[in-house]
Amino acid sequence: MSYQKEQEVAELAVQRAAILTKKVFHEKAKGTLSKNDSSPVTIGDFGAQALIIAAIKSNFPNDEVVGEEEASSLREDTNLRDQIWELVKGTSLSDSKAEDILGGPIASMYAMLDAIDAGNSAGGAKGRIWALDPIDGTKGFLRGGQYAVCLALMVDGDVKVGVLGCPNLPVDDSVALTADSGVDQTDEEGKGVLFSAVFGQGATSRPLTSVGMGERKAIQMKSVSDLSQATFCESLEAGHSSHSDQSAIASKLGVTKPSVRMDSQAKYGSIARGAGDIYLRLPTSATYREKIWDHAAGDLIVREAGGEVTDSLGRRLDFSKGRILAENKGVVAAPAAIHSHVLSVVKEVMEAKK
Ligand SMILES: Nc1ncnc2c1ncn2[C@@H]1O[C@H](COP(=O)(O)O)[C@@H](O)[C@H]1OP(=O)(O)O
Ligand SMILES: [Mg+2]
Ligand SMILES: [Mg+2]
Ligand SMILES: [Mg+2]
Repeated sequence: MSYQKEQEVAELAVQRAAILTKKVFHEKAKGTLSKNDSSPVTIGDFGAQALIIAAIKSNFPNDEVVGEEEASSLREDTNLRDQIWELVKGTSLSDSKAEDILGGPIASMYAMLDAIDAGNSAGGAKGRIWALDPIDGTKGFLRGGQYAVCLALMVDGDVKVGVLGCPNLPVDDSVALTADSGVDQTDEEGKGVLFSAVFGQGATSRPLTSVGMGERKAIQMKSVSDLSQATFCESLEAGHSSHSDQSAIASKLGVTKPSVRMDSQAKYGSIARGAGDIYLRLPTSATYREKIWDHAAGDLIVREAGGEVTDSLGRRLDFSKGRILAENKGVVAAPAAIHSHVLSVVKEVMEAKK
């Protein structure tokens, strides 16, 4: 399968949702709520989920969606609901043909709430299921840092299409990550990139604002001949991955540069285009299980750009186990040529802790 239509819809849907998230990013009041697990959610997360699911359902009505958010709190909080509806109503692609492909505007506020709730698939190993994180890195989004709009299509448990919209990364693939890439990205000049991949067809990037295939460029991971010069990325939030384990691994690998700390799957996109080299995510808790929407698009984009992605024990990420990566612990993403070396050092450091 070429998945051409799926890729087109996914790219345009992510692009449209990013118009909405950018509006919210520049507003002081982001309509933030705290979820049951005490993580934040904003009007941007809800609005982006509604727009993306509406576009998927308009094109592929029988497909299921595993989306991070759900609308129960909005059905009670009419003020917040109205704010989101205003945003969603006012967001469209400027190219009317592209907007038509997405099915045009959502019909009503109730249709918007239903679209958000249609992200309730249990996931699994059968059929066509989309994994959606409307804003990945909500904490980064609130801080003025990196975040990503993430969408992937899985067929029978395997990721076939992956799209990441990163409004605060440079458009230019050749801009290397620096220590401040993950912080204070409120200046929009030259920013906004869309990464995209289809299984077996390679990975690409293009400006998040352009419509169509014109400015699409193939991306590749950088080949790393000298680990001392490698750039490794990790979460900015110390609660999301173990900075101490990651620093022990990096120093054993001979990495000399300080890590680049940034929120969201922007890390996967950055290493896929060679702006960085390695992404390490070692667990901070024995019980946390990663969510499929936090990894599906990034996993495919990195693998299609010449990388390898496994967990800390060397197992491929298994997206067929439901809404979470039930059979995986942590993430190790690196160029294929050095992945097994990186993994052996990860295992050594983790063994030594026992
Ligand atoms: N204890 C944890 N370990 C790993 N990831 C976590 C943990 N708690 C939350 N997350 C998730 O990490 C993702 C962000 O990763 P990063 O740090 O790379 O930006 C978020 O989607 C967040 O989920 P949530 O949406 O529940 O906040
Ligand atoms: Mg996330
Ligand atoms: Mg999210
Ligand atoms: Mg969240």
